[in-house]
Formats: sequence, structure tokens, C-alpha cells
Amino acid sequence: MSLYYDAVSILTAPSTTGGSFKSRIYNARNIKSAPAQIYALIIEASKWDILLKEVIEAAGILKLEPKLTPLLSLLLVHDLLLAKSGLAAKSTHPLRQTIERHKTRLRGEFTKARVRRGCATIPALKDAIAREKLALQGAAGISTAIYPRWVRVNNIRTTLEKQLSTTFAGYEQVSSLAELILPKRMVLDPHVPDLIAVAPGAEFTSSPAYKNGEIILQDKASCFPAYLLVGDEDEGWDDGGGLLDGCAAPGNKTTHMASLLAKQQHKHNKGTGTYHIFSMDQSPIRAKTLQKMVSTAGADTMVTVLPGQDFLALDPTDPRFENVSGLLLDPSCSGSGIIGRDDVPKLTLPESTTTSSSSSSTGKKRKRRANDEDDSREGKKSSTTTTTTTMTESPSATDENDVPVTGMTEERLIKLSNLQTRIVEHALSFPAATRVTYSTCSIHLLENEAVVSRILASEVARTRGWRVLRRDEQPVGMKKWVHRGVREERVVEGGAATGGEGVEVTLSDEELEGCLRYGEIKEEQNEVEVDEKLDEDEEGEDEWEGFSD
Ligand SMILES: C[S@@+](CC[C@H](N)C(=O)[O-])C[C@H]1O[C@@H](n2cnc3c(N)ncnc32)[C@H](O)[C@@H]1O
Repeated sequence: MSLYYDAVSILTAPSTTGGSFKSRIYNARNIKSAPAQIYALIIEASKWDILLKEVIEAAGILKLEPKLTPLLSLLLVHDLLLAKSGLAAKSTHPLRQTIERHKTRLRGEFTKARVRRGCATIPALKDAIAREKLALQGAAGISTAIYPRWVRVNNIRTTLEKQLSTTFAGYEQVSSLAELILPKRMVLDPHVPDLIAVAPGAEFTSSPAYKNGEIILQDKASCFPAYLLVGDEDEGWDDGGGLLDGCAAPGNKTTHMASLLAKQQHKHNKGTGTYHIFSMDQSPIRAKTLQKMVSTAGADTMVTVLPGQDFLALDPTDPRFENVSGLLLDPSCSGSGIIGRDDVPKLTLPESTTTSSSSSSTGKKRKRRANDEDDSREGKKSSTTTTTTTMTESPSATDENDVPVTGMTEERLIKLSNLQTRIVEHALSFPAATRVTYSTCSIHLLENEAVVSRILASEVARTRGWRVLRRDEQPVGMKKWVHRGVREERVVEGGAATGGEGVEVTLSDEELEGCLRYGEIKEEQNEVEVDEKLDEDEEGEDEWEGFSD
């Protein structure tokens, strides 16, 4: 039974720990059950919450069983009615017996709720509930479209055109993220090729395209580094050198690089062996996930995974790397940019005689920056930021991040910044390197622009003539991106991390243009203008566009 108590403890813990919802579970110290099991239970229960509330209230079990809390009852009833293997508890456990005393009633109410919605099957019912939830959120003024689900088409296995006529066949193409409030709508991203935004609740993990690696769920910000490095099919990577991903697990950016290369190769009729990618992670466990993702994406022939390899221990003069000309570095960071992603499910709970209804079960949402307006609508904005810098020689989240932000102090940020700087400096020393991207999912200047500034001042950068890539040299979609580097730390109100305020960098305007920030941005239709206009507009009101994995 600890599964249900563990899930309750995760959902009711104060949100001071930061990180994505998944990382909070994996980093929780007080749980006994498998983190994956807790995660799956909460995510699944959150998809059904409004129906479960209806069933539990109609069955009246909270009045009959005073030991059950609304949240506990919702999780238990979910498993009783919907989990393939039923309740995860011994038949003698008192909590299981409490629920099972009412199983006939609960099942009866569940059937009535299904029939009321005219659904013959459970999948049809699931769809109906997803639509009801979206409509309810819309009615409450919560724009779910601000947290779209991002789907990247994998050019190794398929094409955008094929996916539009299969996976997205029933989808209506709309032009702004705000219109994703209704299901079965999609936006083709104007910045990153082959990237599609859909409504946040959209489920793809059981689709053939997802299982076959034709589509990959990867947030927009996490797509910047590979695109900046590899570029478009017409003006992209053409120096024939190899690529290297130094901090690669779970593999989103490695597989994105492979996809971009595959597109270029198809277009120019080159064989898939033309380019090669070395991909590594110092964690042997995470490297297994990396290898799995590479294989699922069909990139085995393009990518060599070096499991458990510390990038800093890699010898740049090793003959294997003599042609490596592009390196992508996405090292461990504070993860502060994903702290506000609000991906902790908020469950609508059943009413008991003593408990008020529809309470949000989960921790508080992180506040936005002090100077943001309109904080009143829950989920309106988040402070998610990924910064990517591309450097040239005369360079994400899901669970990409592996450092919990718990107790993040300035001292800790400086340590991370030191390590990040060492990692990028090491990349700059590869003999054939001409381009390097560095990215974090941190909002802190210390981990972003300050790292760039330190790298530029390093000996290797000065002797080798490294500089930051100018905006006019960036791939087409990235030139249009509005948010660029900043000189001063942005103050984040109420954030768990405090470090870095007061820190400044002296990067030139041109160098800041090479640092792309992901965060609150303007509506996309304003971004198709010329660069100068975009710069002017940047000062204006901004709209949240998505979040990073
Ligand atoms: C933010 S995650 C990378 C996410 C990945 N780029 C993606 O897009 O899926 C950082 C990874 O860097 C790895 N890492 C940190 N320092 C490293 C080093 N010195 N050498 C190799 N891997 C390292 C960590 O184990 C972690 O898996």
C-alpha cells in the first residue's frame, strides 16, 4: 500500500524542491515504492480525475469511510477501476478492503458515467474525458495552450509530410498556440523544422509512430541546440566533419542531430554513413537510456554511443575524433529553468462531507518574474528558460536534467558554472572543431551568459580564435527567435534558487545575439518580421510559448 501513500506524499509535498515533476519523484527520499510506478499512477489518475470524482461522490464512499481522504480515494479508485492489474496491495490490507467493500457500487457508478457520455469503450471514454477537461479548463480561463505538447518528427524514420497524413491526419492546422485549447489541432512551429505543437493532454505514447521512433516528444527549447549546430538542409552542416554530443543522455539532442543530418542526406542523395556522431554520458545507467533512444530513432548506424564516458576525460587528439568539427554540450545544470513548468498534475478531487471540492492537491506553482503582469491566471506563464549559445571558430526538459535544484545556493551555482565552463573549454580544444553549442535549462546568468563570457576569455578561445556565432549566421528559424542573451541576472520572485542576482556580464550586443534564451515570448505571428523589427518588439508585452524538457 505504500504506493498510494507515497503518491499522496509526493502530491502534497511543498514545491520547494524544484525540478520537473518526474525529477521530484526520482529525487524524493521518503518514498518506498518504485518512482516509475508512482509517476505512472499519478499521471494516469490525473487523466481520469473528473470522472473518478463523479464516481466517488455518487458512490458516497467518503461519507462511509472516514479514514479515506479525497486524494487517497481517487488514487485507489483509479486502480480498482482502471489499472490493468488492479489495486497494488495485498488482499488483506485494510485500505484495499476499505475500497473493495464498495467495488460493486463503484463499478456501477463508473458504468453509468460511461453510458451517460455515450462511450462504448474505455479508450472512447478516455478521449471524452480529455475533451471535457480541456473544455473545463477553457471555461475557467486557463489557457492550456500555453503548455503545448511538442512533437518532433524524426527524419531518419519518416518525413513531416508522412506524419501529417498519418499521425496527424485528423488534425486541423492552426496558426497560434492559443488555438490549441481544443484537441485535434496543431501548430507547425515557425522556428524549428519538423516540430509540431499540439494540445497538452494529447497522448502519443501508445501510437505506432511513437513506438517506432517516427516521432519524438521533445520540448521546443530542447530543439534549439542541435538545430543551431546542424542547421537547415540547404545551408546546413557541410564541412563533412563528424559531430559529438558530450553530455548526451537521455538522447534528445543526439537523435535530433541525427534527424537533421538524415534530412540533409536525403535531400542531397548522400548515404547515411556520410557523417558520424559520437555520443556519450558519464553515467552508465543514463547511457543505457541513450543507447535505447538512439536505436529507437533508427540512428544506430549514424551514432556511436560511448557509455559511461566522462567527456572531460576524452582525449581530443584521439584519432577517432580527428574529424570532429561540431560539438554539442548540454551539461548538468541547476534545472532552474524547468522549476516553473507546472507539470505537477493538479487533481480535481471528490468532495467529502468535510472537505471542499475540486481542490488542487499539489504544491504551489512557482511565481514568475517580478516584472511580469497578469499573474492571476493559473498556468498563464512560467519561467522556463533554456539558453543556448553557439560558438564558432573564426556552440533542454523531460528529465534531461539530472541535478535537483534543492538548496541551490550561489556557491552551488558557481560550482556548476565552473564545471560547465571546463566542459565547453574542453570542447573548444578539439583540433578540427569549428562549431560548438552550449545549452542549459537554467535561468541563471551564472550558468549561461557568464559561462559564455568566461569561455571567451579562456586561453583556448583566444589562441584558437573562437567567437560567438552572429545572428545572421544562424539557421533560418533561429534568426527569427526573439529572446536573446541578457547582461544582468533576471530576478525570479519566490524561486527556490537565489544565486546570481547582481551578477553582470560585459558581452557585446553581437555576442548576446548568439545567446538564445527560451522563456516568456511574444505571440508567434509577431516574429516573422525582419530582425530589426523583432528587436524593437522585444521590449513589448510577452506571451509564454512553451516549456523545456
Ligand atoms: C542535461 S542532461 C543532458 C540531456 C541531453 N542532452 C538530452 O537532450 O537528452 C546532462 C547529462 O550530462 C551528463 N554529464 C554531466 N557531466 C558529464 C561529463 N563530464 N561527461 C559526460 N557526461 C556528463 C549527465 O550524466 C547527464 O546525463
